Amino acid sequence: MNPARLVVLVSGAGTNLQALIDASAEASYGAKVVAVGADRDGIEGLARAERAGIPTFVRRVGDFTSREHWDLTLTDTVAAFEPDLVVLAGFMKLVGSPFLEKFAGKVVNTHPALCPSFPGTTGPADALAYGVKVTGATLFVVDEGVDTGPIVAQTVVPVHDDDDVESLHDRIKLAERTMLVESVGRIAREGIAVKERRVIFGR
Ligand SMILES: Nc1nc2c(c(=O)[nH]1)N[C@@H](CN(C=O)c1ccc(C(=O)N[C@@H](CCC(=O)O)C(=O)O)cc1)CN2
Ligand SMILES: NCC(=O)N[C@@H]1O[C@H](COP(=O)([O-])[O-])[C@@H](O)[C@H]1O
Repeated sequence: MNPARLVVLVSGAGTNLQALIDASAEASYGAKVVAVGADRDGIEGLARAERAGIPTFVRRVGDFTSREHWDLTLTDTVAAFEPDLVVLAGFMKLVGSPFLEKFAGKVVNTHPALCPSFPGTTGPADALAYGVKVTGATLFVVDEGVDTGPIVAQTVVPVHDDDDVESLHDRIKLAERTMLVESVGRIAREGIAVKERRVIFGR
């Protein structure tokens, strides 16, 4: 069976992307990264893709006359790579209705907190400020809300007394990478179904 085609969208360092690229070197993983897109230039995530020989593209909101036009263009650009799954891996833009309609049920996002707690762009900082003793990462099927989609997988890490945002996010990212690679591989090999809010592996 052909490997599932992954398009990965990034905005930053791309360590999660790198984990997916590394995993897909094994044919048994069942998925390969066919393109990497970003909402900004000059990021390490794009450089990682280029070093791996993976096609890249950048679509910056500021270059478009409206957010909807950006969303439509992003949708068309991703669609041209015929993805089986779109992975938002540190992608710091909300995707809109055209994108979600085109790739219905085929877009997942990894978030550095235990959803439904601490949605948005500052999950580790918000968890630290709240004083929780455990936090983690969540992989979910993206919907129209912000970090509200049906949950595929979660991983838990402790919060240490001497943590700052960076040390906590670093610990989350280690666990997050493992969760992401395992879960994306399973989605590629087994598929997923969403029943009400519950995500079940298998077609
Ligand atoms: N429709 C959805 N799109 C995305 C989701 C989602 O749940 N539904 N998850 C995000 C990732 N995310 C955090 O998990 C997130 C990213 C960005 C924003 C946001 O408000 N972004 C601003 C711009 C901020 C910037 O450019 O730095 C924006 O989109 O205008 C909130 C949450 C991936 N997309
Ligand atoms: N709201 C989205 C968000 O906070 N995403 C987070 O950004 C980091 C990206 O790291 P990476 O670029 O090294 O993969 C990851 O921890 C991801 O969960």
